[in-house]
Amino acid sequence: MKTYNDLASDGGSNIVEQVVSQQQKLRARMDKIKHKVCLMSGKGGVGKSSITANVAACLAQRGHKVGILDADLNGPSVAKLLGVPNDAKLNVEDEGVNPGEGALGIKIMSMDMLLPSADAPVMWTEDEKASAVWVSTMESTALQELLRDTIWGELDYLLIDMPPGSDRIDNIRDLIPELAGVVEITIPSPISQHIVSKSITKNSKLKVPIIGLVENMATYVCPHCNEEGTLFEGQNVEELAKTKGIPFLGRVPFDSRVSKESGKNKLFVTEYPDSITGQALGAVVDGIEKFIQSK
Ligand SMILES: Nc1ncnc2c1ncn2[C@@H]1O[C@H](COP(=O)(O)OP(=O)(O)OP(=O)(O)O)[C@@H](O)[C@H]1O
Repeated sequence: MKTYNDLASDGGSNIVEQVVSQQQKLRARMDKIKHKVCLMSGKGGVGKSSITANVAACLAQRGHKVGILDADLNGPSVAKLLGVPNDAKLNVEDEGVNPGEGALGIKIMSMDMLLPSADAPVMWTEDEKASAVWVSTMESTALQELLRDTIWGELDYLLIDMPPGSDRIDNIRDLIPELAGVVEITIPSPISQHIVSKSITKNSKLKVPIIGLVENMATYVCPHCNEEGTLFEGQNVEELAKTKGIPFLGRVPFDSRVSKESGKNKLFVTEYPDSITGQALGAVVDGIEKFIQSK
């Protein structure tokens, strides 16, 4: 197959130079970031963004420089979770766009910060006849631009909060071939495990390293007496990790304060690090760091 470089002439649009220059820019940006980690799940609503925000805060508290790319382009929430308002003034320079700064100095780039108002949806086009293929191409391009044009600077970790589903990982793998790995998240319910199992299989087929599986909302913890009870009936998630031959990163209980504590200066893990759920989140971060150090 021919590449752009093989084309004898491109009609004077300098497309070859443009593509090469954009690839070099992305590489230069990514080379300054030591570890890139995706947090994903085939299933929606299992706590990807909440876990991403709290893992980021925990890493930052351990002295790491951390950034988050909100790759959930159509349902962005991580900026809000870390206290970056949707009207945060993004400083644009020749070199690119400065990311927002959230709790604990975590750098954030999210579609939410590019929308005209807090309740504005992401609309890729006003053309109601636009094909799904075209919209998907727009999304891929936007993802590339958010990665490439954000002035991330030197980071220890870039966490990528993925959208529900398993399709965007193909994009990320092309853009960041040096990806350290993915953290898969499920809740105990059989339907969630069924879908996440497919996501794990896909990543294995694509040879995307899997850091491990997190069981979120594993139990319910009473904030008053710390008693743990069942929240979702389902099979043992640790068993799923074993069957798939991937590490199990732990069980994170449901704690109603997780949704309450988010904002510019506080997150659940910073406020309640010693709670059962806080310690479980810390253990997930231990697992991620152990995986990274073993590479
Ligand atoms: N361990 C937990 N304890 C209590 N609440 C939680 C926990 N994890 C997530 N939640 C809550 O569950 C809801 C869904 O979480 P979140 O938005 O993080 O999921 P998501 O997987 O990112 O969703 P989406 O698929 O829409 O991107 C939120 O209200 C969040 O506060």
